[in-house]
Amino acid sequence: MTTDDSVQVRDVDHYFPRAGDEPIKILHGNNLTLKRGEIVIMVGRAGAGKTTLLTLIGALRRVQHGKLEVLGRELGAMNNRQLVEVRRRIGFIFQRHNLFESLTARRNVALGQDSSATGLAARSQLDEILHWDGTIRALFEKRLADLEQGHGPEVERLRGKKLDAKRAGLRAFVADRARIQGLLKEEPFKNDLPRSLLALLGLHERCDNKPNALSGGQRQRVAIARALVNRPDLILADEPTASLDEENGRVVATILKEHAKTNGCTIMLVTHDPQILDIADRIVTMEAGRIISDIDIKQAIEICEFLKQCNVFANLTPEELREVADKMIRESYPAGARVIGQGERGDKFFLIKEGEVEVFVDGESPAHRVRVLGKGDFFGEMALLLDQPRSATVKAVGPVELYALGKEDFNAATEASPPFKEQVRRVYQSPSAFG
Ligand SMILES: Nc1ncnc2c1ncn2[C@@H]1O[C@H](COP(=O)(O)OP(=O)(O)OP(=O)(O)O)[C@@H](O)[C@H]1O
Repeated sequence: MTTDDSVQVRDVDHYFPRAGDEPIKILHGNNLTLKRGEIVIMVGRAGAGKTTLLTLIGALRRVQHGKLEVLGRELGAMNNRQLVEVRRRIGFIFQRHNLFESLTARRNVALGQDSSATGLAARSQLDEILHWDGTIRALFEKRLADLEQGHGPEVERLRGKKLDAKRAGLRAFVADRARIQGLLKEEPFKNDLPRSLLALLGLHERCDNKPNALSGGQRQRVAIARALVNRPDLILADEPTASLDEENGRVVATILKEHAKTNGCTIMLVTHDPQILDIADRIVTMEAGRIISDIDIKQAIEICEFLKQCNVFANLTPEELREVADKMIRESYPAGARVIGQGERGDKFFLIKEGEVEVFVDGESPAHRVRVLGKGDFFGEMALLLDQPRSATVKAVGPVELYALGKEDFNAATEASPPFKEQVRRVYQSPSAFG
């Protein structure tokens, strides 16, 4: 675990007891690292094990097998008091909100407040809240301007009456946010962190209500305010936008993203809400108790951009491109290293992320160098496609970062898209193809 890591899950299994039977294994050898400030979204079918993994990371369950380090502490070796200390640094937003029914919304939020927080820290957090509010307003004003001017993705999605209703709804929402901004700037709100957080989440009129007088979505927002009030280092959220309408879902997504950015807070959330996916740095998929994919979004977008420029991939739909990108794995080579050797069996296709490689045919002296490839270029497809030995040797000029796609995944992509295969064959005829 480096100082940049907030969470490290190593070979974690988990069992649940069964009456009169052997315990049942729910999690199987999971590995995951969350870096500081990262937003990781976990998706997967019901019963895949997402909540179990989340509660293990949150020190709400005992680690049975494997190793779990959270915020620099190894959970397996801790006593209950130490586990409580770790939990204090975590903000939890869980589906069963765990609010105290006898306390008002404001008091529920205040409970999450660290009593050692100084007035100065609280004031700087109030400034942060004003900053988040500015970000939220800018986002909604832009959406409204797009709708009024008749462009943007929402206009394409909605037609006629639906579009008119959306415009009217959004106008009212933006006007309400202006009111919230006014409240946030008032003195009473300035000195009261829980109240300000609730106002930011659109609950300014609900601060003094007890949970039983709140809707599911309002209770959810109280739980979110409570998770944020102590400026946690890690937030664990299970369906944080599940009972919220689209607008409030976006407010919550924006606040979480801003919190990660301003405080370096790591956020791991389980969601089925597609509109929240765009705040993720990574998307982790679980299936039957196992993490089956872990995708770095920035990297996937970069790979798609590269793939689009390769002739051989030009025919794939964005969805097919994304599927290919998701399967590519990063590899690093030092200066002078041989990436592939002429005559060897081909097992991978490569895209160059950073650096340059030299291509040699029938020898490795300068006289045999036929080409230098750089960022965004690709090689290695011919041997895979034709099931023949490598036709060239490729060596790193300086340190090189590559994205590699295994033979099976490459073949699956070519099988799935006949025109793509055709193109590969055509490119194969051209002198620019190597490997
Ligand atoms: N306390 C428990 N005792 C026994 N089995 C449990 C317990 N909690 C969860 N399970 C089982 O473990 C499996 C994983 O459950 P988990 O809640 O982690 O899944 P999930 O991916 O979060 O699902 P969902 O999306 O429905 O919340 C399920 O088969 C569930 O029935």
